Amino acid sequence: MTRDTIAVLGAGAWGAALANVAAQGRRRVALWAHDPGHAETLARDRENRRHLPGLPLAHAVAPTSDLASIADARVVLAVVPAQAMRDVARAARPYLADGAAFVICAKGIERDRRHFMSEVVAEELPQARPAVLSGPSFAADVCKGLPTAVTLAAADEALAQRLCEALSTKTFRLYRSTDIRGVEIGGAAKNVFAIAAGMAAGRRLGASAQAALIARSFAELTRLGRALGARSETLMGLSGLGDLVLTCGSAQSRNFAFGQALGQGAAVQDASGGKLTEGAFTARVLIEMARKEGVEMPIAEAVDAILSLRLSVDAAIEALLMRPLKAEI
Ligand SMILES: NC(=O)c1ccc[n+]([C@@H]2O[C@H](COP(=O)([O-])OP(=O)(O)OC[C@H]3O[C@@H](n4cnc5c(N)ncnc54)[C@H](O)[C@@H]3O)[C@@H](O)[C@H]2O)c1
Ligand SMILES: O=P(O)(O)OC[C@H](O)CO
Repeated sequence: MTRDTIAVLGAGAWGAALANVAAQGRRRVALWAHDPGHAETLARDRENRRHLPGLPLAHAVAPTSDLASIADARVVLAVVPAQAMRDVARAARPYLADGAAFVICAKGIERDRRHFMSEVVAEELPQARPAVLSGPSFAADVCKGLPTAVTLAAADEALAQRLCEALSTKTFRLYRSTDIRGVEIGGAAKNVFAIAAGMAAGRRLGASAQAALIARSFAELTRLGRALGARSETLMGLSGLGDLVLTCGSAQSRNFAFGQALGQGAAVQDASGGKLTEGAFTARVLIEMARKEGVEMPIAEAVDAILSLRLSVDAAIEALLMRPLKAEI
């Protein structure tokens, strides 16, 4: 499978970066954009100037807005925003080959139906073999060829191994897993916690508070993950702890930067600066899932309360600090 044809759905920062990865050693990688104008601009500029300025598309990457371009792909990388995954998967259904691997690269949970991305894909693409790719990885770092390691999970370990071989390069290293649910929970939840970490940075709470916030966020992730059947080693691995540490520790993260702007006083509707902040879509559904499982997630609850305008940043910090003292679990 290592030289199988690969297509990429979604031509934003991460789609362009993964298309460049897939282009190594391949003659053609279709990069599908839902907006024909965006596909034309990419084809003309050979660069995603909005999302990845200064980082050219590899020669083999072929931008297109024609979904039929995925028909010959044995591996399709789905790199659209989580809330768009159902529509894109449904539109891809007539074109996706039977048995093709459909690798979910979005990090989020469907808000309306409370479905994980793998559930969305199972419903919309019955002919696909779903997989999930997630872990600490900024698109710009990957495009620059900086060393990066992520997890790729598929229910069938042989498929996971073959996908790892197909997608790994010298600087982009994939570790296989069969814990799809564990990998997708980590990717979705870390975006919510990164908003909280950004707020703490924006309020200048100090490095000690940042570390405490990451550790307590990990405790919340672990509690929810276990309740939903995730494995401990997944939660402690690249797609769990690894991505949490990256995203909660860098203003390069859009979710962190969004939280930082909120912490500095920006209004919720202005704080993202027009950038995709998946955590803002995931916060509510994450806590709804947690409540259903009887799992306490005070940091995620605080993020949701702030985004829903029920609590100010300072009131949320105060409430978290005033929680009753308890055992460290
Ligand atoms: N950027 C990163 O470093 C990175 C890394 C790992 C994972 N991810 C994940 O990848 C996913 C995509 O993020 P991104 O960074 O590429 O975002 P982005 O904002 O750079 O690009 C998103 C792309 O999706 C397109 N899009 C928007 N609505 C759409 C729809 N309804 N149908 C089809 N396409 C649509 C946009 O036009 C845009 O090209 C997110 O879930 C994100 O969490 C991003
Ligand atoms: O910019 P963010 O916050 O969407 O994070 C990007 C990646 O998910 C980091 O692993």
